[in-house]
Amino acid sequence: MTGQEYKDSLRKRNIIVYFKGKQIPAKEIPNNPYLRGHVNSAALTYDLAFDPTCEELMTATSHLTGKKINRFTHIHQSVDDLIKKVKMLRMISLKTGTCYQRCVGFDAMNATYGTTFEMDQKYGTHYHERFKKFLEYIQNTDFMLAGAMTDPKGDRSKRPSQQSDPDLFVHVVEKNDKGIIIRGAKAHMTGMVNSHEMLIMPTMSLKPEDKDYAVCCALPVDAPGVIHIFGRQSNDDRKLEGDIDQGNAKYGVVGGECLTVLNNVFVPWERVFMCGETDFAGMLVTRFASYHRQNYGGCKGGVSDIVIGAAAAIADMNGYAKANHIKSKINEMIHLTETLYACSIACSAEGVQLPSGQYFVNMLLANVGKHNVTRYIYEIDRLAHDIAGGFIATLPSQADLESPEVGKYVEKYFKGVDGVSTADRMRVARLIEVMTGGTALAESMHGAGSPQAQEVMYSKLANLEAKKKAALKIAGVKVED
Ligand SMILES: Cc1cc2nc3c(=O)[nH]c(=O)nc-3n(C[C@H](O)[C@H](O)[C@H](O)COP(=O)(O)OP(=O)(O)OC[C@H]3O[C@@H](n4cnc5c(N)ncnc54)[C@H](O)[C@@H]3O)c2cc1C
Repeated sequence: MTGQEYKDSLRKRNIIVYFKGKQIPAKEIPNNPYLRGHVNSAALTYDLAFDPTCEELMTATSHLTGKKINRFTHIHQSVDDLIKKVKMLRMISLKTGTCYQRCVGFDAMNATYGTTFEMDQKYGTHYHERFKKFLEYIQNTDFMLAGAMTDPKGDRSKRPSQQSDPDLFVHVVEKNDKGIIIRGAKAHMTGMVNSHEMLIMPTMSLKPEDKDYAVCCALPVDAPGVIHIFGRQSNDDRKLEGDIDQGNAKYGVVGGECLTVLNNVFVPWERVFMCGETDFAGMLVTRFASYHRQNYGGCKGGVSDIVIGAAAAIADMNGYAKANHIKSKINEMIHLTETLYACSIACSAEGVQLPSGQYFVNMLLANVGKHNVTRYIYEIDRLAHDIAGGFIATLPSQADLESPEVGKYVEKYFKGVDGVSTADRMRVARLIEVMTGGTALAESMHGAGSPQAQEVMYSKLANLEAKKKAALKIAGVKVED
């Protein structure tokens, strides 16, 4: 699909979306002021696939059909595919300055592909063949798929089956000869309201008593019983006002997340890819998380490029770009950004082949990379705040700039160096404000899992015993090989 075809296809859905207590009709979603930035951003992943200069990164050849497909629907067939994914993400972020949402479904498909293969090997089930059919459908339609892992989770000290409300994790409430019925909700769903399908996965490793919660399945975002409640963002009502005030008026901030409620939703068996196999829930979660953590040095690398560019531009506009401390701070931002990118490239270059034949990232490096994101983005953004000055927090509105009464004062007193308009200086300040503010920062912390989730993984994978042995040997302490 082209971006326009994608937008048109969104209007045809019967999706139920609520925002601020009111329903947004499906046909209005691509133009709704609160949603259109996220839709524009996702639409670019479609348009760029037709751009000859981006084609190599944006497209791939389907291993199922041999057809040319959008890379966001591809199963990685080589280390080169893994590296191209990261490069593609950085390239798109450099054009949008924000999330374009399609990586979540991409990672969910790659995780489900390999896990269903290994599940079938152990249990003689037919999940993998079913999943391949679903994948072919996604590749042929070029539909956007939301990756739905995170459950609301209620009391975090309790397992799914121990919760006082059983719906706090998505679970199977009924099975019949046609399929299953599921109930619960998925939280923080990136791009869900502008997707066509969702792929549901369990949120954590499960024990046998959590059998009903071991469910992986695909369903349309407008299946009967599905309701989406779109989330608020910092300063979102500015979307009803001038484009300067929005900072990134075309593409918005972060991915546009929602709570997706699944109220006794029927899923036919051909779309069920796990049902009760608790011992494979952990594999699915780990694979998805690692593929997803691989992304962050790519997408956040590109987003940080824009923050660096904006900080450097504001320093020019304010007349202190040549100061040594400013240059040094910009260099520090570059250093941190490339460190994030390096981890994503490294975990891809160290990728391995799975029994299914697909390629998978180096989990240790992917988790270390995402852990860096939970810290370095805050540091990059802190430096951007330092460089930009206090006016990113105190600037009047575009309406004041354009006011017949006070516009002349805003124009005069918010001016920087000669030759730069106040309006342009305000635009860059607002871009820095939105890209480094509340919603954007929290995404770097929690998207793809909070820091502890990564620490648990890399502490297990780092092989501390081997390091101890190596150190003892060098120190001359006798140790067994
Ligand atoms: C912008 C954004 C987009 C997202 N997009 C998606 C998406 O598209 N798909 C998707 O599936 N998910 C998505 N997520 C969800 C994301 O993966 C979760 O936010 C993340 O896993 C953290 O879960 P939580 O938000 O429920 O926080 P919590 O789990 O409540 O974590 C908060 C803190 O509590 C700690 N904690 C939690 N449980 C325990 C425990 N049992 N014991 C000790 N400490 C604990 C955590 O380590 C953390 O420090 C998105 C999140 C954000 C912010």
